[in-house]
Amino acid sequence: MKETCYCPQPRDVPATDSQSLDSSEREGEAESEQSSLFSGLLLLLLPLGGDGTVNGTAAPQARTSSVRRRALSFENGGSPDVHIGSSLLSPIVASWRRTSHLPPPAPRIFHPPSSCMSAVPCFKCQSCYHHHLQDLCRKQLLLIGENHISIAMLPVIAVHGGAGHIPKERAEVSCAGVREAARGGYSVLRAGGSAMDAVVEAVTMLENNPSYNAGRGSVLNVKGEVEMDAIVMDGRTLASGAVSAVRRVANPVQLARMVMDKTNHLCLTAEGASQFARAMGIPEVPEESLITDYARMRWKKNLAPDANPVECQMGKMGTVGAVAVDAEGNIACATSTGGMINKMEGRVGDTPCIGCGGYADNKVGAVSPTGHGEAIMKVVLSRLILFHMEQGKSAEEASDLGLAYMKERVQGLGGVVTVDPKGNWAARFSSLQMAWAAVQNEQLHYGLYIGEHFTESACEPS
Ligand SMILES: NC(=O)C[C@H](N)C(=O)O
Repeated sequence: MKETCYCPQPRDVPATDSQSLDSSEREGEAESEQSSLFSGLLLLLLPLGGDGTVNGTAAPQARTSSVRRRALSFENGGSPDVHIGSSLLSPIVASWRRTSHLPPPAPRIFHPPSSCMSAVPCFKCQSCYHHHLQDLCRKQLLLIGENHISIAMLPVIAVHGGAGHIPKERAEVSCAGVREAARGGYSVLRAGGSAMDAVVEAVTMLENNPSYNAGRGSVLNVKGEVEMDAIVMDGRTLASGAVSAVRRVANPVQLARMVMDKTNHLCLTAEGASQFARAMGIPEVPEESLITDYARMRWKKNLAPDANPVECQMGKMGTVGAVAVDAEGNIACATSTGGMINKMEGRVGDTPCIGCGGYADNKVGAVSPTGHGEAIMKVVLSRLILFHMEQGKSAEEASDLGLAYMKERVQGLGGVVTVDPKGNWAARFSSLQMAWAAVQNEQLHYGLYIGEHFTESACEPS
């Protein structure tokens, strides 16, 4: 599949950049050149966190891919014109040009849609000189005169493809799918889409991918049928929508969103959910189209009298989910699953239950979990993690605390992706593996095993 790329061409010297501008931008640049008083070149030594970490997780420097020099500009000479060139190990060089006493114009994205850099107004104080710049995952606040420049953490998306033990032969596809979905969701965010649009896009991509236990690829119930659960939640309004034990829809996450958008209810189940899908014009798909040979093989295997479906599931789970914060600071989550292998007909797991299979609140953050649904429900895992964040824990600490509690209290294993309103994110799991990926500041992060964290440019299709 062709991936959208927002990479700019490398831009080393701002003054020579005019060839890459469109005509209106060239005019603006020319005016700006005429009226400008170049007030100095400021060298900023910006350490990448004293401990060399990114998001609190050890960054695999060796695997970090090429870093581009990037530039960002504003619409006329009265606004700051900031150029950043950086690498993970080298200092940031920023040239700062202020050319008039006029109030600053609204910042805009420079070079859309080809720029990897963007600027958004300060979301605390829309009228001040603060501008949030996107670059590699740096959180430092740069102070330049009375102008504050902070490195934006938004937008961000993190996705998972299920916690468990992924067999070697499936590891590569599992990782590729979450990377692609994270990029897909991030493209929505980069184009100005909402966090809700982004998580639904990412989860839809994973539902359409037969490598996961959601949509096509769902595990089968004891009768060999597909019954799926999904949830979405909007952190701005706390609106939520879910479907449980729904059959013959390709994308339960989209149906869950319709429950949120078009009904006064939070969850529709089984035949009622199917009727609602029909009323909404969602085409019914043949059940066979959702069933893979792999799912059928595992179903048959677990019909054996000595089989242990829960243990088997712990071996190869593949529920999918996503959390995101958009450029406006709105947060959303989405989760979708086929449930547990050989579950009883009508079994409803954690996924469609608010607070268990997901929760999003602009004031705290969002979580999308995966794991043994009954265990997740017993500890209300998503809300438990957000509770820890309300108590001052970071996304990562809170995720670890929630997962550790679930393991200790009810012997449940699982994993989560978590974000906070500032864009700090975590992908944590107590199972052996969890395929996860996140995109922030044009960097794609991903991993599968505990402690694994690779980084590459989000603009480079893998
Ligand atoms: N794979 C999973 O994460 C299973 C899902 N949590 C459920 O119990 O329905």
